[in-house]
Amino acid sequence: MRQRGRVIETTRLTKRYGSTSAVESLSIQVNPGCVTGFLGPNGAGKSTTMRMVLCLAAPTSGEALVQGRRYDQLRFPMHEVGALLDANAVHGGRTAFDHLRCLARTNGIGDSRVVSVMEQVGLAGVAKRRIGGFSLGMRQRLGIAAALLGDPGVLMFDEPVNGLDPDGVRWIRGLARSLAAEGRTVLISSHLMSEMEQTADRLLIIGRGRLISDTTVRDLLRQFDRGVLVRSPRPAELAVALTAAGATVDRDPSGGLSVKALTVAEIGDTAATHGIAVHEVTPRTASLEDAYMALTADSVDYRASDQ
Ligand SMILES: Nc1ncnc2c1ncn2[C@@H]1O[C@H](COP(=O)(O)OP(=O)(O)OP(=O)(O)O)[C@@H](O)[C@H]1O
Repeated sequence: MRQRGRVIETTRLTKRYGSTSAVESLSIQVNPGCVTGFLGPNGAGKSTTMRMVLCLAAPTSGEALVQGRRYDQLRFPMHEVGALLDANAVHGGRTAFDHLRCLARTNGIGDSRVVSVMEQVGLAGVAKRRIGGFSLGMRQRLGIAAALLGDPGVLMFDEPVNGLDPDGVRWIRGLARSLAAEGRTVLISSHLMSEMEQTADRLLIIGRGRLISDTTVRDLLRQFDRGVLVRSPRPAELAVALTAAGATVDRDPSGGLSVKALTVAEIGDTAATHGIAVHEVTPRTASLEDAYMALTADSVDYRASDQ
């Protein structure tokens, strides 16, 4: 484990652009050794938060620290924090290799490291090609290579899967998880839960610049678990039996019983033991996507009219 404790920490971080509140009193902590997903609808404030962590935007109030210091106070920033913000913010006329070599030289990093990160991100074969001809997916890989150059303990990727094909998405997932397994701090933003559910261990969900939920994938599923729907001609007796077996039982609005804390098999066995007929047993585990949509429903600025 490289570091311990709160590696990225924001305290009542606020950024206003005129009357727009991009980030509002946001207090978050991002810890090492796991992938933290930074989730929120378009315009939620994810990029602005990351930009403030990197001192690319000044907070209106509050603060953002990396390992207890502001980014612009770090002695060797590239060796401490690697970030991919905007994959298109590169000089199109340069080759991939030259682009990375320029960055590396400003930080005293040798060419062999450039070669090694190009291999790591799968761009070794196009090292001598001009970036201007790169697809968005290739630019994302190049941006990640730049972030990895200094072998930093903290990595922040803003929407890294944009433009990547399924193979690329899987690659990012594996990379993020292996970086976290090495004890690094990995923060990845996305507006899609589907991208995060197999990548992130922890989820920071924001909407309209505010923290909506600081949770884990497992806790979010538990929070939105609607239980198993059970129908029986003798619901009251079944409810008593299931409760005695350890379940939490509620009346479901659809008329059946909503049963939590027992598996489908345990529910069936309990009913059989008590000789109570059961007409339906339907597990209704919420998807993470459903949970995310429910949490952010009030924070979505842009939504098609048919939704
Ligand atoms: N430089 C700026 N000037 C004015 N408004 C800005 C500026 N940067 C961001 N905003 C506004 O701040 C809000 C948050 O934007 P931000 O880009 O941080 O959101 P985001 O969560 O990263 O969104 P997305 O998923 O679409 O990238 C938006 O309403 C955006 O229009």
